[in-house]
Amino acid sequence: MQKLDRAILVALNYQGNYESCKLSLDELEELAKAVQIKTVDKVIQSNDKIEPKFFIGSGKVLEIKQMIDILNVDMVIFDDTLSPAQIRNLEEALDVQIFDRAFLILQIFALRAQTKQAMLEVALAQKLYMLPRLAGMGKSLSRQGGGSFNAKGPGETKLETDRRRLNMEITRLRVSLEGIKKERGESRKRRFKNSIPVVALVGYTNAGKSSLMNHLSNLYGTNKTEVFEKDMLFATLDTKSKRIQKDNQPPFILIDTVGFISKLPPELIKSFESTLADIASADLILHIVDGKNYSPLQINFTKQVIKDLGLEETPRLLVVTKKDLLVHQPNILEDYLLISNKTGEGMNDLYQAISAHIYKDSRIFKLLLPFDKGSIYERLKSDTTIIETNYTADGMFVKVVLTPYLYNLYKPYIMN
Ligand SMILES: Nc1nc2c(ncn2[C@@H]2O[C@H](COP(=O)(O)OP(=O)(O)OP(=O)(O)O)[C@@H](O)[C@H]2O)c(=O)[nH]1
Ligand SMILES: [Mg+2]
Repeated sequence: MQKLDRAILVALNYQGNYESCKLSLDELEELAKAVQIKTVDKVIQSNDKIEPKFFIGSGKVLEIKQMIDILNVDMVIFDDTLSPAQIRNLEEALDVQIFDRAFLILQIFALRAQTKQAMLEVALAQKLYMLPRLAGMGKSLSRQGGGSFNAKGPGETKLETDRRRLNMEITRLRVSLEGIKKERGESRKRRFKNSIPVVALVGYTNAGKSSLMNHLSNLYGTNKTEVFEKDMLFATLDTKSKRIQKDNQPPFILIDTVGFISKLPPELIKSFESTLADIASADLILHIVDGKNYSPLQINFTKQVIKDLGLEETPRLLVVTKKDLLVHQPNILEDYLLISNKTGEGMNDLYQAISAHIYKDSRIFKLLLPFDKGSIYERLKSDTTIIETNYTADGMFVKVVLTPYLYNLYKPYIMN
């Protein structure tokens, strides 16, 4: 069996919130596990300021140095983003590889990326992350697959060449991504024109977004192929969309998106902009929360990202998953729907709530369908609720409820 790298995790409590530091370190341990790193100890230093040289205090650095020798440690991982100079100073003082949370997240994304777009986005994020750190990161670069970078810490000329090469790669990646974005932009526009309502699943990683997508599409989807769901961080990296339609109800498009995690590296948010832009087309956001493992911190973080994307006006429903695993009602201080993607509990209420949003701007219309348009009548029957049908010499008079989308679809037959 391959020997796992052994790490000490370090957090600085500079905002006087020890509990949240502790939770964040637990999350960091999960991130480390995802890239085959074993956590052997965790250290929290409480200090009211960030020390410029080492990020933590120099006394703490000495303490960690001793731990490294005793515990046979390969690397130290910080829960916050370090400056290039801090990485260099820490490497020198501790003589092991130094990483930060952003670096781990980038590594996981690189492992998980499947589609061409996700791979390019992650590669771009990694290069953007490395660029300002070229001078700082010596041995720590080797784990990034930067094998061709000088592991002993580059000299000036080497540094210049590396920097130029990195810049060229960044440009190349941006150009390739532009091409893909153009294609995707087209299909988004097409969808907009049809204006089928869009419902987006948004939330912290591992909350159960993909599972919900699978559950709903199994019940009401036209395409029942399952999306990938798994108990791991960042199972989903690409937006996937599915058409969902229950009989006699208007259809909508459900989209599954990449999960969030606090302190998401800004390089990643930037690179995933086009993926996240899919959320912008949503008429309704389902904010998914893991009922088994949630914290106000996580819930607020997702809200903040939604706000940062400029989408705080988009209607939103809070949906708490994993009801089947819960003994107590979750203690969340706002309205939410509780569901289980395993047993289907609460799914009906959720569907009703989604419908209510989609039906929000509906009105009753009278349609006249000529007798030779029997197929349209059949389609109408499956798209919405028919209130009344009258047969006359001119054709069928049908009274129905139409959403704006259906209104557009059946416009030629509308009488009022
Ligand atoms: N028992 C139970 N497990 C669930 C439920 N919903 C999701 N899970 C499990 O939780 C894990 C994560 O689910 P996913 O659907 O992959 O989570 P996600 O939100 O898509 O995660 P990312 O793609 O990483 O953002 C999987 O192991 C699911 O089987 C639920 O309602 N009950
Ligand atoms: Mg997922």
